Order: sequence, then C-alpha cells, then structure tokens
Amino acid sequence: MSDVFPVLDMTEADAGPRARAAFLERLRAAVHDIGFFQLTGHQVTGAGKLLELTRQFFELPVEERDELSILKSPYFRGYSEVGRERTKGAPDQRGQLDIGPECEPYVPSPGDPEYLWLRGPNQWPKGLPQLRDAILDWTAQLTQVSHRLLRLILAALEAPEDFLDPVVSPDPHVHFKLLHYPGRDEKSEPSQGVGVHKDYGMLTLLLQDDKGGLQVAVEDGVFVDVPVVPGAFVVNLGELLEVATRGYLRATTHRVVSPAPGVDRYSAPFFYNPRLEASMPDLPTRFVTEADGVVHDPENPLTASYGDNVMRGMRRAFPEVMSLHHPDLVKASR
Ligand SMILES: O=C(O)CCC(=O)C(=O)O
Ligand SMILES: [Fe+2]
Repeated sequence: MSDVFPVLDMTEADAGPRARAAFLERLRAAVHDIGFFQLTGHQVTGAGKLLELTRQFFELPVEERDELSILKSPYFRGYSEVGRERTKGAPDQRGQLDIGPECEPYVPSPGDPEYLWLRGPNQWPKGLPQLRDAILDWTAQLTQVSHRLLRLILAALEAPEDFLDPVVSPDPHVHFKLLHYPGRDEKSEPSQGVGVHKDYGMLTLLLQDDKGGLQVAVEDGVFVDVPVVPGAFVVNLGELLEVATRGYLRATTHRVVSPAPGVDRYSAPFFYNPRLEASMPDLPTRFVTEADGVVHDPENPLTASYGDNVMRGMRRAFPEVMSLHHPDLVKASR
C-alpha cells in the first residue's frame, strides 16, 4: 500500500537542486494522483506527548469534559461526546475537542458575515492544565510546516511560491481536533467513526496512533486503508485547493471505520486554512489546463470564500450549536 500513499521526506526539499527537483516531482504526482501522502522529515517535536495528553483528556471524568461542551460555545469550540457531530446527517462515533486560534470573545454586528462567529475563545480542561500549552505549541509548529508545504506545492506546480501568502498571512484560520474513536459494539458491523467526507480548507496534517482505521476512496466507493507510518503525518488536501486548480489538485474523499471491540483509537488532525475573510484565487499554473474540472456536490456547493464554506460545514456538523446560539441564522437560511 505504500505505493498508493507515497512517503515524502521534507528534508529532501533542502538537500540541493537535484534532490529538490526529485522531491517536487514526487510531491506533484502525490497531490494530483491521490491527494494523500505521508510526510516525514518535518522536524516537528512532541507527537508522543500530544497523543498521550489526548488519551488523558478523553479519560477525564465525563462531567469535566461536559464542562467544556461545544453546546456552551457560540464559536463552535469545545467538547463533543460520541454521536454529537454529524457527517451527511449521520452521527459520527467519535468524541472530540474542537480548537481554533485563541481570540477574545467576538460578537459580530448585524450585517457582518456569519463566519465571524468562528472567532472566539477555546475551552480548556482544568483537570489537564498541560494540554493548553502542548496544543498551542503543536499548532504553532504545524502552522509553520503547513506554510512551507503549501509553498512547496506551489513550486511543484511551477507557480510563484509566495502566491498564496496573502491568503494565509498574517492569521490563517487553523482548526485542530483531538479525537477518540471508541471500539465498536461486539456484535455490530464496522461503524461510522467519521462518515465519508472531504476536508474544507487547504491542507490537513494528521497525527494518528498505531491502530489504523482511516480509509481513502481511491475510486468511487473503493476504500483503501491508510497505513500507519511511525513519525509521519498523513497529509491530505482540502476542497479549496481543488477549486483553485479546477480539480488538478485533489481533495480526496475519506472516512474512518470504528476500531474493533475493546480497541480505542486516538488521532489529532490539524487543518491549515486561509484567513477567515480570504477568497481563494485560481492558481497560476500551466497544470490546470490538464484538469478535468471540479466535481461539484449539489448538496455542498463550494465557493472561493473560505469563511462561507466553513460556516456552511459547521451548520451541518453541529446543528444543536446553531439552534441554541444562532437561531436567527437558522431562520435566515430556511
Ligand atoms: O481521525 C482521522 O484519521 C481522520 C479524521 C478526519 O478525516 C477529519 O476529522 O476530517
Ligand atoms: Fe477529514
């Protein structure tokens, strides 16, 4: 399976012109052919500690986790118990903690774009005080790696490396989740850890433990397992890069199958996105002329506006947060 998901060593991009050219060629093939790869040589530290803290978070007493319930946050931040988040209308069998850039509480004014509700504070567990610093350190490191990787993807497409800098600078709207997939019930069929979807933004860097369960649709309805490569991030592209290249860059559909009974899986995806207010420009690359065009899902029409896309995703994923905190927006969309 390692041929399906290439392993790319980021240090090769800085190992002289020949190694760099070979790296960029492999990167271009990966982001065009499958839209998923494994990234090593990223120099990020703290993965073991973060996975251990993730496990400890989900072992906190349920009342402590519920204190951080996402239902308390108009900003879509906090803890969701198994079954709260929905993908294509069906409940996902995973618990999660949703985190975004740390901001003061922000209340948009009438007439402001709805997506400004995504600005606000995170909720942190009192019983695991180390978690906040570990996550802020992790997301700062991953923001840098993602930015380097985005520039390498642009270089691989023979576009100016800094072309997307104004879209992400100075404050990309990063999104981070801690995830716990409990084992399925003894007698049930493999169940929806997370349902079939594409990611919204530009790049996802996933840290996973050694249990596996992430699957990618290599063709319609044919899913293959993503192997566990110790020390690597699983990287995939989000819908905005697909839109910006008329489909040359692939945002590939994926899902997670719940672990076997008695097995717990932990993972932590980091989503690298534009600034909330940014619109995604078409990428100036000759490769788009070879592209087949974006396959639009009529149930999820995409626009170039990151904020609008992500807010639409939040409406679907967290309908209770919408009806509790944003009833006027629910009414407006009917
Ligand atoms: O947990 C995983 O392996 C993947 C999670 C995922 O695809 C997502 O949250 O968008
Ligand atoms: Fe995903």
